[in-house]
Formats: sequence, structure tokens, C-alpha cells
Amino acid sequence: MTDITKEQVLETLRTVRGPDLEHNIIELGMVSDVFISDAKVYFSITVPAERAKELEPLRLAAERVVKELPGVKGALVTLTADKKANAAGTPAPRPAAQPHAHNHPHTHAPQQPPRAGKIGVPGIGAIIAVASGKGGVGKSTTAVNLALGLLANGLRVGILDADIYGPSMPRLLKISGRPTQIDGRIINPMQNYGLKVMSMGFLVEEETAMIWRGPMVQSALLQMLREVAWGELDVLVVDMPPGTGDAQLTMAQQVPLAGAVIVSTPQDLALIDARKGLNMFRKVEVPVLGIVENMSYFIAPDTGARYDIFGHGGARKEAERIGIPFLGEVPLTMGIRETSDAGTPLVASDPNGTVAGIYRDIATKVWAQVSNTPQRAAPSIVFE
Ligand SMILES: Nc1ncnc2c1ncn2[C@@H]1O[C@H](COP(=O)(O)OP(=O)(O)OP(=O)(O)O)[C@@H](O)[C@H]1O
Repeated sequence: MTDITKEQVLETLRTVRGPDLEHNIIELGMVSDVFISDAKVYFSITVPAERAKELEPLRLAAERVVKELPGVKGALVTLTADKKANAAGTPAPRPAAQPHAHNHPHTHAPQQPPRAGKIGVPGIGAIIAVASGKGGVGKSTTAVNLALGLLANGLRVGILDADIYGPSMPRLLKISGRPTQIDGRIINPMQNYGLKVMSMGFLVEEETAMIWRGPMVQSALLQMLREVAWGELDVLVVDMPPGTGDAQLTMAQQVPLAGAVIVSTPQDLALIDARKGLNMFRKVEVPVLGIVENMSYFIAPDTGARYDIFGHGGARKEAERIGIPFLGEVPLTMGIRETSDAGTPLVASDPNGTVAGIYRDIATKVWAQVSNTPQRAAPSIVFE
């Protein structure tokens, strides 16, 4: 079998029509440089920032045609926001409901209930949210590897999948089956890789959760927090649902969070959304522990060479601009993709690898902040 070439990849990408439905994505100049390494193909497609969401099918189509080429073992395609549009002075899209959100986080914040209204969970030292302004940036993958990084630092760790509509923990941690109950009420968490885990995915079929309305989701979440036999934990990592809508805001208000970690990709579009996430936590006075830049740069698996094809550094600049800690850069690698899809997260399956080291460093930085906050030192307040 001959090795796959760049030309073959570009040729097959000519069969994928661009957003104008007339020209293909190569003609339209939307495809970045193509990297091929060990029969795996990596590239990004540049799209206008405001259309990234609706163009997800384009990304999938491009990934599919490349994967179907004989000799290709895998393809990893990302959407990149069109920077030129911004450089040319096009204003970045703003959320209609929060017109001042990303410039004046405090100016227009509505009145919120005081933080004293939140109550701790007995036995749990600190609860940390992992959030992202939008889906698909690798929030769940980061949450799992961060949790494992905290575990590797000698802490007792649990992870709560708060994404009721799209739970990912059963897949990411390769856990199946139903949890057992104590006294018909308290649920035993599931476990793998030393983590205690709870997810709506263990309790109901995905289709059932899909038809739930807001209040049901809220009570399901609080139940997963309080009616689960977590035991003694130093830290519970909550994988928040993506986005910054009302549901996320309520959740951030109701869960007694010690702090939040924001995950973003380096692209402008993701950063705009990350900013919304930051503002959301500020509104409810939850300390932002910092930003992680995921899919920051690309490392060719064969040569180890590093390529900055995704606009690396955006999240660090953003963190510096607004004065919050920058927690680290996680590269885009096939290893992360494959292990998260296979349910064998890298920090557990390749603890000595470079990427595991990056996640452990992030975990150390996060914990250094959390353990210095008064919430950690104070005993948990018993609820009800
Ligand atoms: N650094 C990375 N390198 C390569 N692939 C990655 C990386 N981070 C995440 N991925 C892949 O990107 C996809 C999305 O990741 P993940 O499910 O963690 O994102 P998410 O932000 O939680 O998404 P959603 O909000 O839709 O649940 C997954 O297939 C995952 O394996």
C-alpha cells in the first residue's frame, strides 16, 4: 500500500462544497496546510466566525471524505475562525441578550442572590467547574484529564457530569451499567481509574433526558450532587454543559463552586465565547481559576515537530488582558482524540507522556489556587 499524499487529500477535498454550495472548499481557499503523519491527516478549515456552528456539517463532511481514502488511518479536522474578517475591522459578533458582556463584565450584571445562599456538600472539600463558552472545544476531555491530574497529585477526586442532555463521562471513562442504590435513595457513584463518577448517562436513556425541561434538569443535577454517596473527596470536578445560557447560569449559582476553569481553543470565535463564560462566573461571584487553551498547537506524531496552525496563544493573551491565571496549553494530538474516544484518558493510560505532564501541571496550578481559598479551609456546611 502506498502512502497517502497531500495531493490526494486536496483532490478529495475538492468534492466538498463550500458554504456557497457552488465552489469547493479548496477553490474557496478555506483549507489550511495539510499535515500527514503516520497515515493520519490533520488540517483546519477557515470559516467566518459567526457561521462556525452552522458549518459543523462541512467539517464532518471533509473529515469523512478524507477518512474514506485508501491508506488513511485517521483524520482530524477543526474549524478555525476567519481572522481576516476581524483584522479588517468587522466587529466580532455579540450576543443579543448580553450586549455589553465581554467589555464590561460588572457594569450590567443583574442582582444575584448572595453567595451565602449556597451551601456546601458534606465530605467534599472543593467543587470545581470546568466550563466552555461553546461546545466542541474539548471541555469534557479537559475535565477528565484534569480530574486524573488532581488524582495523580495524591488527592481524592470525583467527577460529576452536569451535561444532562449530552453526557460524555460514560464514554470518556469507559463506564457502563447502572449504579447501585443504598436504601432506595442514595446512589453509589460509579468508579474507574480511581475516580468516583456520576453522570445522567448512567441513570436514564439519552432520549429521556432530551425531553426534560429546565427545572427537571436542575433537580437532577442537585440530586447527583447531594444524593450520591461521594464519601470523602478533596475535590469534585463538575463538567458543566457547554454554553452560557440561563441553564448554565442557574447551575453556576446553585452548585457551591470553589472556582471555575474555562476551556477555550485559540481561535477568535472560541475566545469570544470563553469571555461570555468568564462573565457568567463573575456575575455569580465564582472565582475564575484560569483558562486552558486546548488544541493550542499541533505536534506531528512522527517527528515531534510543533506547528502553530491554529493561532496558538490567543487564550494566554486573553487571560493576561483580563488578569486571570493562564493554566496551560494542550496540543491537538491524535492521541488525545483516540484515548478520549476509547475511554482511556491519557493521564491514566500514558501517565509518563508529555500530554499527561501538561494536564498534571494544569491540575497543580488549579489546586494551588483552590487550596489557598477560604472555602477549602472552612468545614463544609451541612445542607437542609
Ligand atoms: N487536544 C485535543 N486533541 C485532539 N482531539 C481533541 C482534543 N481535545 C478534544 N479533542 C476531541 O474533540 C472532540 C470534542 O471533545 P469534547 O467532547 O471533550 O468537547 P466538549 O467541549 O466537551 O464538547 P461538548 O460540549 O460537545 O460535549 C472529541 O472527539 C475529543 O476527542
